[in-house]
Amino acid sequence: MTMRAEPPYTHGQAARTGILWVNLGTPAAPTSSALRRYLAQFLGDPRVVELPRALWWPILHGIILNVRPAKSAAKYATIWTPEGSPLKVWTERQAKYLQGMLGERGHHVIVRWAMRYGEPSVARELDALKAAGCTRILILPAYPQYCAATTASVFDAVYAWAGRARWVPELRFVNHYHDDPGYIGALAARVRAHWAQHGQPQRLVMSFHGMPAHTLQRGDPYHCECHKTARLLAEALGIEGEQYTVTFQSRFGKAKWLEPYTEPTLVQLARQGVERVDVICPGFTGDCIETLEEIDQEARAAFLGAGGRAFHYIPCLNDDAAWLRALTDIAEQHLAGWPTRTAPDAAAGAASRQRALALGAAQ
Ligand SMILES: C=CC1=C(C)c2cc3[nH]c(cc4nc(cc5[nH]c(cc1n2)c(C)c5CCC(=O)O)C(CCC(=O)O)=C4C)c(C)c3C=C
Ligand SMILES: [Fe+2]
Ligand SMILES: [Fe+2]
Repeated sequence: MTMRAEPPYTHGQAARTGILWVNLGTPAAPTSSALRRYLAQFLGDPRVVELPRALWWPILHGIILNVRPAKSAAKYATIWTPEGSPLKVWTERQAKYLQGMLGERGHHVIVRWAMRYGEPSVARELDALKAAGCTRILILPAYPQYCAATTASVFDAVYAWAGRARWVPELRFVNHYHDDPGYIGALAARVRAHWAQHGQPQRLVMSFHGMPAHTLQRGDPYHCECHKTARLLAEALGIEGEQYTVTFQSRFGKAKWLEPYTEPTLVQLARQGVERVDVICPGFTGDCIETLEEIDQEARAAFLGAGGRAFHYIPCLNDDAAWLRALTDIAEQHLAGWPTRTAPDAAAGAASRQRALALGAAQ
């Protein structure tokens, strides 16, 4: 193994704590070439597509990366904002709020954000935290439900970075927060606020990102965690039975994925005479292509096309105040034991560094 030369922590430097808020990643632009780069990295991750490389590589590079980028780029173009991709906009904004709210609570921490695929990369942002003097880093994925394809893949990127580092900081990893009372409460408050304005639907559809069905049989807790989130949200809303349905969206390829699938379920509901549905995507902490395009555009059209009368999409948590408080609480719980309320003392650090250097010179 070759380790990079890197600026070491300096003796006596004030120890700092960092938080890395990590999301999936998004293309740099809504163009075929940007999509090809993004999808090649994303779909080339063995955590995401668990097929032997010899089998998957010819399909990915020979077919998918020739066909999908143009189609996907056209979809991204419909949701792109002047500030860029919504996923990037929300991820960055959430990190800024987290920094501010931890500061208000008296914590001296540095919060940065990264993307598992594309930029800013996990390695680049960990380098930046280290360069800022962070000797302790909390890895906080933007996924409430643990999944090997997402959460573990973020951890892989951190391990790969640490494997090349000489002086590795103390690391902590947040696994999941699918049943966190603050997260559930923020979701429930969002739904209740929508209902206060528009009345209650016949059915609340809670749509989570899908995964290949075999990952459940192989022990991935993702499916169970989605159902637990849904149950807790339903309890918080006081709904039960046929008042809500859990579905899985974004199926990729022909294999069986977690069921029931979101869009066919909505079509079936419309055909059964359900006139109004509300759809919420509790697994996504920020709106992105999967919610704004796939749900709010495609699924809406499918439901209305099948005879449904009203389709309400309830936006993701994004910069919701209750959610940002919950996220700050989650970070705070995981920082416990790290002395973040002690201001890094630059003067003491400099004095101690001088002493260490003087000692070194004397020997
Ligand atoms: C085999 C393919 C895929 C698996 C497995 C998968 C799991 C998975 N993904 C998310 C969250 C997001 N996925 C997003 C986009 C997206 N996902 C896939 C494929 C798989 N996802 C693709 C090809 C795409 C890109 C869009 C497209 O071409 O259709 C996003 C949004 C990104 C954005 O730029 O807005 C998120 C977020 C989870 C949580 C998950 C497993 C639990
Ligand atoms: Fe995905
Ligand atoms: Fe999708």
